[in-house]
Formats: sequence, C-alpha cells, structure tokens
Amino acid sequence: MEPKVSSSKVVIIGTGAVGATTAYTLLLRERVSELVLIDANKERALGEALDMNHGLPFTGGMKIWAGDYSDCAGADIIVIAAGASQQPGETRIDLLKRNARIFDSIIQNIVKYNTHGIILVATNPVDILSYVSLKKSGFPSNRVIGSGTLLDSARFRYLIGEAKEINPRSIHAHIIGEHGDSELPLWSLANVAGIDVEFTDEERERIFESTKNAAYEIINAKGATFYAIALALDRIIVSILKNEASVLNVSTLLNDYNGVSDVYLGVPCIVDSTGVREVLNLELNDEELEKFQASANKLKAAIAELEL
Ligand SMILES: NC(=O)C1=CN([C@@H]2O[C@H](COP(=O)(O)OP(=O)(O)OC[C@H]3O[C@@H](n4cnc5c(N)ncnc54)[C@H](O)[C@@H]3O)[C@@H](O)[C@H]2O)C=CC1
Ligand SMILES: CC(=O)C(=O)O
Repeated sequence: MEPKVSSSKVVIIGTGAVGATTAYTLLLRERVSELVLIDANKERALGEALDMNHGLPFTGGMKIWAGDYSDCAGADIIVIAAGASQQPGETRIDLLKRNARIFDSIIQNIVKYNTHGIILVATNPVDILSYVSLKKSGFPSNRVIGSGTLLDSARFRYLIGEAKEINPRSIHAHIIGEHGDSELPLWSLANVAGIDVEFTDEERERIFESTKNAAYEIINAKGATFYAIALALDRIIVSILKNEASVLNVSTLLNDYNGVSDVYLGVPCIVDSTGVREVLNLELNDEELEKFQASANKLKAAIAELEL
C-alpha cells in the first residue's frame, strides 16, 4: 500500500464537545497540515482555534483556523459533528428531525466548494445522517462515511479486555448494525489475537448491555461523550490520509448485504484514501441475521419519514 502524501487538510464542522475534542486529538497526534474549524457559533470556533494555536509551540507545525465554508475547498476530509446531542433520557433517533434539517444547509454549503473530498459524519443518528449526506451531496457512497459502530466496537473490546484481564488492543470483536439501540454483537468472531475465547452467558449479557448503554451512562454522568469518539474519528481519518486500508466498523451504504440494501449501517469495511474501498462479507447465523435485518428495518422506517 502506498502511503498518501503528507500534506493534508481536514475541516471540522461543529466545534462543540465532539468537534473540538477531535480537533485537539488531531493536533496532539500531529495528523494534518491544515485544520479548519467551522461552527454556526463563529465565536466558539474562533475561540477553539485560538486556544489550540497557542499549543502549537508544544506540538508539530500545522495551521489551524476558524473558517467558513469556502475553506472546504481542497479539503481531503470534512468531518460533521454539528447539531443537537442527546439529553439524558433521549435516544439518538430522537435527534433525527432536528439534525436532518441542519444537514440540508451543511451539505449544500460543502458541495458548493468541495466535490472531491470525503465526508465523515459523526452527528447522531449517525447512520441515517450519513444516508442523508449521501443523498444531498451526490457524492459516490465510498466518499460518504459514518463513524458507525467503530466506537461501540471499541467499548465492546474494552469491556471484554476488562473481563478477561487482557489489553483491549489484543481483543478483536465487532458490534455491527445501528450505532444505537438496535446494534448487535458478533460473539462468534470475538477473539484474543486470533485465538478463541470462552464467554459465559452472564458475561455476554453484561458486556453487551454495558456496551449498548455506554452513551446513556456517560451522558447521565457528565452530559456528553467526546473523548472516545474523537479517538475513533482520528482512527478513521488516519486510515484515509495514510491510505492504510485498515478494517474499521464504519457506517456505509449497503447493497444486498445479508439481505439488506439502501441503508447505512456499521459493518467491517476496508478504509483507505478512496474512503470505503470495500465492505467485508460477514456470515451471520440465523439470530444475528434477524437482528441485523431488524436494525436495518428500524432505520429505513425512520428514513421514510424524511423528505429526501
Ligand atoms: N457518532 C458517535 O459515535 C457520536 C456522535 N455524537 C454526536 O455528535 C453530535 C455533536 O455532539 P456534541 O459535540 O456533544 O454537541 P455540542 O452541543 O457540544 O456541539 C454541537 C455544535 O454544533 C454547532 N452547530 C449547530 N448547528 C450547526 C450548524 N448548522 N452548522 C455548524 N455548526 C452547528 C453548535 O453551535 C455546537 O457548537 C451530536 O449529534 C451527538 O449525538 C456524540 C458522541 C459520539
Ligand atoms: C453519544 C453517542 O452516540 C455515543 O457516545 O455513543
């Protein structure tokens, strides 16, 4: 695999908790040469850019500024983290109507200045808003990606690692489907460095419930989640910019995939400089297949209520 050129430009739209933490993660890890922050609240984007600029003497050289949509020109990746977030007791789908409206103008503004980059969606409900972004942008589906179940899979790996007292980096395990309440675990593929590992029914139930409910738990405790999603977005961004071809559980458009078409869901994908290069096939058992299709049907029903 050829690593991609080192000069890179990323735009982050929405510089609240998720957007600003993602920007800070890119700064700390010296990922990009140009980083543009855009927010409906211009003062907020300006403040974040200034604050991060003052850290540059302690990190590598990069240019960070608060910009406007014309700065999307030439961007490799445009991250969208703008919009309402869940309040305690709200589901991700509860945000749909509010955030779909915001996406109308955001996507229109992006495509005015950029038709070759990759749109990376984090705003919830992320799978549906990725689909909305695809329809509104006219981009090919490989260049419209949702963060999907990458974060859920990280939570799953962390919790398995905790239960088995093994570093989560050595745990391979997947959550697929909606980034939300209808997601599902693939226990048959969970392993430690390729070696099978046994789970009791109690462990399975406890680990999956904690994975699925992690966002609710964190939002009840501190109002928002942002560190782990920022690292997940950083992971996707690096896989694109460095043409890594890493396998990541991102949200992508499915076409006749385990009986599911025309909806975005989190599944293992090869991510490289073209975006989603390939969706990996999964052989699901009957129970998994039923849950995966139910997850797709739930999102399709919500999409049907939107005017796209
Ligand atoms: N995909 C995932 O795994 C995760 C997704 N999220 C989602 O990310 C989104 C952002 O969450 P937070 O940063 O916590 O919210 P926040 O409220 O801290 O920030 C949202 C920002 O969006 C800005 N904004 C609103 N409308 C805009 C527009 N039209 N154009 C540009 N900027 C606009 C606001 O001014 C604000 O700065 C939420 O939908 C949340 O549910 C959060 C965590 C994980
Ligand atoms: C908020 C959200 O989607 C999460 O932390 O999973």
